[in-house]
Amino acid sequence: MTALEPLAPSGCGCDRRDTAGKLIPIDTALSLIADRAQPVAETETLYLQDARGRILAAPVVAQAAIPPFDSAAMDGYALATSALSGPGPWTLPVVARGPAGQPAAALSGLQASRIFTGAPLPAGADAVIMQEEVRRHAHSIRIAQRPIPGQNIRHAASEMPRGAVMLHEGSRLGPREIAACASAGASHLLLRRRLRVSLLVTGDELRQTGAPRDAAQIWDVNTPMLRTLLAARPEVDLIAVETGLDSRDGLFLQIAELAGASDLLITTGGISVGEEDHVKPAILARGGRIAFSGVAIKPGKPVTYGQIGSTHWLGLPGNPLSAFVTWHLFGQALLHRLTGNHSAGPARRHVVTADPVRHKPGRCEYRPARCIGFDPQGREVVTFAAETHSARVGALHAADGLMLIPADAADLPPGALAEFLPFC
Ligand SMILES: Nc1nc2c(c(=O)[nH]1)N[C@H]1C(S)=C(S)[C@@H](COP(=O)(O)OP(=O)(O)OC[C@H]3O[C@@H](n4cnc5c(N)ncnc54)[C@H](O)[C@@H]3O)O[C@H]1N2
Ligand code: MOO
Repeated sequence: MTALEPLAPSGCGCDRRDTAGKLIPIDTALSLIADRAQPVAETETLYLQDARGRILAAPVVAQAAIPPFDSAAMDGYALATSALSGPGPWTLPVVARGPAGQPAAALSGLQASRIFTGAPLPAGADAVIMQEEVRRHAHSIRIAQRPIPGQNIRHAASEMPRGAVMLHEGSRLGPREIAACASAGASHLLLRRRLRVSLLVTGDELRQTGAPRDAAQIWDVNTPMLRTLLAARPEVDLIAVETGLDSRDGLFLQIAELAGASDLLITTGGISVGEEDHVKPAILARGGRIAFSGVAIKPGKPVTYGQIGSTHWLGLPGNPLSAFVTWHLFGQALLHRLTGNHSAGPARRHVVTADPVRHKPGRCEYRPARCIGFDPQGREVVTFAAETHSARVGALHAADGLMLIPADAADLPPGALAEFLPFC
């Protein structure tokens, strides 16, 4: 680790060295979440078409073999290769016609059946010859090349036998998983019930956009931002969105009410060290237990996690970029645990920096970054702001993900390799 002189302070002034020692590493914080958060036990059964974005509480198994019968993979003619004796060409009478969705009449000996893609293979046939490869006469076909047994046939159970597991418990049902369920013949799915989540955004200085604002007041960014992030998750039932004033007693009552109704309470603001930061005292007064408070991360250092009875509480910092980043790192991890979601999130990947990185060793930094192309080796290149400002989200929309600057990294030149966590 390189010791550097302090650089110019960033937007929130949170880079003070004397605080770094109390902070825990990100991985420790994630382990504490993983240890304490268990999936909600209750389940519900929904129709496949209503299950988008939900989490499977039981595996989905194939109701029948996939595919269920031998069928044609091409439009053409079904025949028995064993009936083609001697050298070709061969002429075969076309004795039947088999469209998809209809049972096929059996063939015997030197006979062919007109067949269409997806139609059942007639008994007695073992190959399908594409129509482009035959000469069709009125009631017969002439073929010059001997077809190979099994040619252009989709064999029954070639993808999966009946009863095989198509999707495991814990899968999140996106379009590809829904497609898999449909091909397994699943009409009803056993799902984890939706997670009841409440959002409490604190700060006397906040006003909703559209409302009158005094000189010392600012627009509330966290409410619309987090509401949108949560509303995009079908596994979440956002049961309450409230704003709270900076008073311990007021917050105590709000927290008591929201925690009583929720599996997860998310707060923003009021968790730092000033005497105006009332969220932690209110949580503790309500009998809450704090698992961690303060992570060696920038932005988002004061992020806090604990429990109030059986309700989980995630305290995000007030600064909007800090709230966004900590939601991505800790909120999503918590949501995964509580909903029993075992699906892998967006995979981290390596990218190359387009710009120099200024970084003071001490805390891991997650800096919004945008993919701008590829270098001559085909590696993805990202650009980013010179500094992270916790209060600024104006440029966040242009980012594709968060670039990780490791805690012990000093300044890095352009062209350095960095980890990148895409938003989706
Ligand atoms: N003496 C210290 N002061 C601070 C420290 C510290 O270690 N020692 N940490 C700083 C860091 S880092 C952060 S991050 C903030 C976090 O503080 P809180 O989580 O208690 O948040 P607030 O004080 O309530 O607000 C911080 C900042 O963000 C603005 N804010 C709050 N909510 C919203 C919202 N919904 N929309 C838009 N902006 C919001 C608020 O006005 C403040 O400017 O603490 C530092 N202080
Ligand atoms: O303002 Mo701070 O950077 O920890 O989120």
